[in-house]
Amino acid sequence: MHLSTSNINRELDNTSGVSYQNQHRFVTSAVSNIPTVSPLITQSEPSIRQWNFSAFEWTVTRLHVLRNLVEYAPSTSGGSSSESVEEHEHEILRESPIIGDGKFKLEIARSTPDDFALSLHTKHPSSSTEESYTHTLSLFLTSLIVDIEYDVTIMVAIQTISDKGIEPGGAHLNWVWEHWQQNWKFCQGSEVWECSLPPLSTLLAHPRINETDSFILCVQIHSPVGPQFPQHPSAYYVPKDLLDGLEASLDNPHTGDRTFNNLSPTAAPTVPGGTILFPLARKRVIYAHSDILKRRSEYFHQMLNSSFSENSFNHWSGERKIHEIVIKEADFNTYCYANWVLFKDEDDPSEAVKHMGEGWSVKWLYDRPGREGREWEWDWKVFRRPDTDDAKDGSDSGSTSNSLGAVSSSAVSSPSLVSPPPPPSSSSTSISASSSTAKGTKGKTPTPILASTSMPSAVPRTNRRSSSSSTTTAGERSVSGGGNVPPRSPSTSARTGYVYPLSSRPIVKTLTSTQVSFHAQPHSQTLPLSPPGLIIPSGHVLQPPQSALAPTSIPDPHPHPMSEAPPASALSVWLIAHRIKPSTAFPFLLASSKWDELHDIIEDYVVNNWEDVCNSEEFIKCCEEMAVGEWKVVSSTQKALFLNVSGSKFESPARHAFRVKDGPNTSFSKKERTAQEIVCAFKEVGFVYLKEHGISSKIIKEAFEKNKLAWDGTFSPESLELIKQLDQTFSLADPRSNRGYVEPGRERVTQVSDPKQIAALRSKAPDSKESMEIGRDWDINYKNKWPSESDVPGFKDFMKDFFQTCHDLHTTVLSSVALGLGLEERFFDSYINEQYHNLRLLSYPSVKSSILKQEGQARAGAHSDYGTLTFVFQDSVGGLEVQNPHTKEFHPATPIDDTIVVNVGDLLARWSNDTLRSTLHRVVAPSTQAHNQEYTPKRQSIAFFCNPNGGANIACLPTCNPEKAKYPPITTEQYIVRRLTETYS
Ligand SMILES: O=C(O)CCC(=O)C(=O)O
Ligand SMILES: [Fe+2]
Repeated sequence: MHLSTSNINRELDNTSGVSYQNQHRFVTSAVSNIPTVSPLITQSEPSIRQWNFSAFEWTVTRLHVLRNLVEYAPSTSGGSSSESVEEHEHEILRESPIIGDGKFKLEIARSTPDDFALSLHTKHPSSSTEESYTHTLSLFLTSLIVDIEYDVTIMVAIQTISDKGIEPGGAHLNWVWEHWQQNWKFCQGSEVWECSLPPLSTLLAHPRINETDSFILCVQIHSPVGPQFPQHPSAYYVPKDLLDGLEASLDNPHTGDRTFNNLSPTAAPTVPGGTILFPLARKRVIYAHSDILKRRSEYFHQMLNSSFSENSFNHWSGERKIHEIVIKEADFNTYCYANWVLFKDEDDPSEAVKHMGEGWSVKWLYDRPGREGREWEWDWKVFRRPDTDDAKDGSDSGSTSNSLGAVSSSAVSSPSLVSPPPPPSSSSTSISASSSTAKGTKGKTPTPILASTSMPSAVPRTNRRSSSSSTTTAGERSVSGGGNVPPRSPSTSARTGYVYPLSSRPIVKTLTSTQVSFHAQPHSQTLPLSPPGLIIPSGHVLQPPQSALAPTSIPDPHPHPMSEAPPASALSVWLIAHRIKPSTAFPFLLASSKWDELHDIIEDYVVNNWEDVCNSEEFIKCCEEMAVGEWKVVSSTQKALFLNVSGSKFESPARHAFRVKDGPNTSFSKKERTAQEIVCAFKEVGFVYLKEHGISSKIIKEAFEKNKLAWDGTFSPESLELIKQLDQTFSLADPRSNRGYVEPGRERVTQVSDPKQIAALRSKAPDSKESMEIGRDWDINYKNKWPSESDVPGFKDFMKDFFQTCHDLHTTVLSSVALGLGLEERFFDSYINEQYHNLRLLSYPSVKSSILKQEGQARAGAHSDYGTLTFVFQDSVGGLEVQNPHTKEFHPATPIDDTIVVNVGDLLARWSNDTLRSTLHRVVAPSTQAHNQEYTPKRQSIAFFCNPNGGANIACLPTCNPEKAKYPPITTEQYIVRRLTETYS
């Protein structure tokens, strides 16, 4: 054995003292080499350093077996650094413990050793060639917290097991090898640290290791603490106090240099009983900072650097200038300035969006000629529609505040809802002084918000996302990037067909601070930026409202900074939605999942612009965030999208959870569209989630309850016997029966067709599941065997009904497929009316996770199904995975409430000349399962395998290039019997 201390290479570093630069060494000494004190330390430097320290010991046994596996197993891919061995043959290669308070994952794998390890390499006595030694083990330490940079020193050592067994504390007396890594920084892009271990043959030359056939692997992670070793925050980590500081600058009259004069909307108030009356808004001033605005928004960047900038105006020397920006629509500042979009549960989007596109405007909160007094301009108002007479001519037709609304005066005057606020108190003058002038503001106390008590209180949910943090307090991520959405040409809504006014263009005027509150501004300074020709539904060209530019006559009575912003209404989200572009569409889609109507519109946009959306950076970011569970509220569509795009290498992913039961009034175009989408998904992925499929959740729930009865001991032994008897019949005699009970280990789904290979697979890694197979109950040749009625009342009737229900759905989905393939809608009907299907109740018993992790083991091995379509109803456990045909990677088909997973089977693929894809899938331990979870929980699923009629001739479909048919015609029965025989024989 080569033992040495001579190759310790100490490199002196002036700042941190001794460091061992990635050197391996063998030591026999008892000296600890933790470099706590530098020999170059000076008087001025602190003499004490602190380290956090976590240590981990891993006893590796069966070393000879491991050595043989690692060093003598053949190379599989000449020279790659990490090559697979039969991992299941040694536990150390399978396990990956989490250490250091969950911060690190430790793994050991076979690798090609680096030069140093090779130089330590000694020949195995029984080996004659060098090649047999070219592999060793490497240890991999992966940081699980890469969003924080983490400086560490790592030590890996190998220790013998002493006579007394494992000594407490990892005493280094018995270390036979150690390796130090100084100053390693775990961060994004550098998450894994690797270290080659000495060749196992070399270690086995150590008498004690050889004798005990084991050693202890010691891993220590040292992280410095204290000022000498700051844990540098990464770009992704912003200290909370910094964020708080930034937040405090929002609407701060002492520092802001811009005011936004905008609408502050509220949710439409409701009367008891929930009827929504009308939406309200009031004028608000919000102080902002041009520096932030410019950086947050390309639009403001251009605007504030342009000729409208402050430099073009005179101002009182020495006085801070405050420039006013009038925003015509609600909540713009909220998202633009701070990147906050707030949602609240009770928001009713359908109400909030009712008036969208109808010109809601801040102009209605401004100058109203003839109004007595001006104080009311700060009060809550009812929005009005611009197409009322009053709106058109701009005259004032009412005498109370409700004249601004389009709602009936009786509703508006409901005193409990909109009692006119008291006029501003004299203290508002002091407010205006404090909010408008930078000088002399100290000691002024803001006045409480006027009229706030008359408002229904909207309790905000606090799921606000700060501009630099990606999570929200409620765990939901709200829309990001909104502030970077520059105004753009209005787009036509596919749904409504009209053009929305460009909502984000502010009207700008610039005034001095004193002018903000007290003095009229010359209108000549106003710069309407709305582009010409914007059409509102009534057909009016939207002009910048002159009234919106009117000066403020009564000082702003609201306190600043304003209190916590109320949740954004659905209106503001709606507004955002109409500014969507490919780069922002996906987060909007995620954020809007609670509001069906809004969500549908964004979804349309995403689907129609899919290529651009999925190539955007924000989309990739969202996928990553979804993968780590940052988006808590995720709709089925998003999950489907995620399923289909995660890995993002599907050529062009399927995009929808589809509605197939659109009802009798469904227009042809909608049906067509669904058909196109389904066929598109079947071509690309072969799998879709089906929602709104028409099978009620009650029925599905009951199916699962009944399924459970078959496996939880409810069936009497007699009933089970009946079912098993049948199984024997068909197993031995006739696979066409395909009915009965299939015990664990009986089936081995696979793509392999050689019976010998299947048998070998079955004995080595059988599917760990059991199932009960049910066919059409009226078949004259093959009989379902049911449990006795007294044993499980209603079981048989329910399953028969369920069978019929699934058959009906098959007909519906195939009619959609027919349309999508350019066939007559009812093309398949006569091929599928005999219900030659198979209903499979599946149970996957709880199993030791380590078994499922073994090579080739699965709850159901990778396979494709045989028929036309399969409907898979899953419980919530998960584990179904779908293979990306291009990358061969498997992606989880995560259970989604109220959806059915539908996949194309081989016969439909064959029928369509492989236009539709029959994709490999499998059932394994759920991807969400914790690493160290000892048992994988039991799982239930129900699969309905749809087939064409037994005698149907499956020959290339007329629209699928029959002149280039890849397969000869075959009947369903011939094909399925062949496959079943392979699977069970
Ligand atoms: O249990 C599942 O989720 C799928 C089962 C399956 O693919 C099959 O039985 O063919
Ligand atoms: Fe399957």
